[in-house]
Amino acid sequence: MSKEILVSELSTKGADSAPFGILLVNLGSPDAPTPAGVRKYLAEFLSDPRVVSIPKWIWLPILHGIVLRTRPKRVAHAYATIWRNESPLIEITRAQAAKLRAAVQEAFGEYIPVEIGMRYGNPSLTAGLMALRKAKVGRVVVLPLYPQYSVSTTATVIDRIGELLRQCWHAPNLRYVPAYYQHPPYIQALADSVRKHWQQKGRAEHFLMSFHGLPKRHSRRGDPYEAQCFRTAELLAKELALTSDDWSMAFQSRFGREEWLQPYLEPHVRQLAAKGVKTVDVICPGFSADCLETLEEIAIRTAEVFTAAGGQEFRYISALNDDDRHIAMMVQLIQTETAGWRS
Ligand SMILES: C=CC1=C(C)c2cc3[nH]c(cc4nc(cc5[nH]c(cc1n2)c(C)c5CCC(=O)O)C(CCC(=O)O)=C4C)c(C)c3C=C
Ligand SMILES: [Fe+2]
Ligand SMILES: [Fe+2]
Repeated sequence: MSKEILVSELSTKGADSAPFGILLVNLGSPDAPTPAGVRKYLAEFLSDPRVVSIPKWIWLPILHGIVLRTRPKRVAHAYATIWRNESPLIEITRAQAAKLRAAVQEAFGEYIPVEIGMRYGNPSLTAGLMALRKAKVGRVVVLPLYPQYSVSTTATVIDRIGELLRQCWHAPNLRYVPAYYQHPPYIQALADSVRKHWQQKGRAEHFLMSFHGLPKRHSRRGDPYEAQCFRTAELLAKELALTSDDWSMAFQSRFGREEWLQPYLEPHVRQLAAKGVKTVDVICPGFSADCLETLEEIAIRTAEVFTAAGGQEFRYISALNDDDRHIAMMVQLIQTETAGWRS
């Protein structure tokens, strides 16, 4: 599906039959849990200067000469341990879209098209926008499913959509739902899922919140992600009435050699075990859908780190995925963002 088709069709056939369409966006996954599938995905993802922000003439030889020769085999193996019919991230995003379709129809009293688009890989942002074009919407509300804003996630979605529409003679009217890291329904949905977990399994000795990391350099340059993660963590701890001894937060998934946001997850978990903590409940509030980074890195690998260091139970609390409260929160964000579009 070429960019040109998207551009010309969106330009000329924007007649409104629905008031607007919704594009749910997430990061994306490889098409297959194989070294070739992962190599293709990582080549696209890691060539994005919003993700790896060192000069291209330094980075591209490292990416093609080392990273894409060594990493795909190991990462394909990790994906294979969690793969379903497709990547969990894609499967869950489809489920979120299906439930959101029903929920917005109920909330707005009419059919509103909902499509998904992944920043890297498939189904692509182009495919999502094309599907909305077919539904003949001239207005699109984009919901990047990242609770905390980061240049390497939210901003690159905006970049890419701008790039796709650059040659449009009559671009659709676009709105972007802003980061919702402190939105009360988001915090309450997280708190509810924790309470449900406690009801079913009892309460662990320690409550840990793990967020995806970022180079510290990005934070120093002004990326608000770190501050927004801390705010989410504080609000969730407050909502759960935890004292400062009951909980902690850490950053996972460090990539490359430069300094990333701290505390790093693995040493943090070893320290907890060394202090005598035997049971931990862990949640990843920065992930709106379960994915490699939660199902494999947290629930499998970090759990092994904890038990190898003397801990007994490391219990992962699922992402909000297609939970009803999560979908209701999305409807509310969309209602706020599209207020002026509805008469
Ligand atoms: C939730 C927010 C995310 C931020 C912030 C983020 C920053 C970031 N990520 C990398 C490098 C990699 N991330 C990878 C996987 C991955 N990352 C996120 C989310 C954020 N990334 C998700 C949801 C996923 C999982 C995708 C899936 O298919 O399930 C990977 C790929 C896996 C691997 O090779 O380890 C890389 C690489 C950087 C460099 C970065 C900030 C600059
Ligand atoms: Fe990542
Ligand atoms: Fe990772």
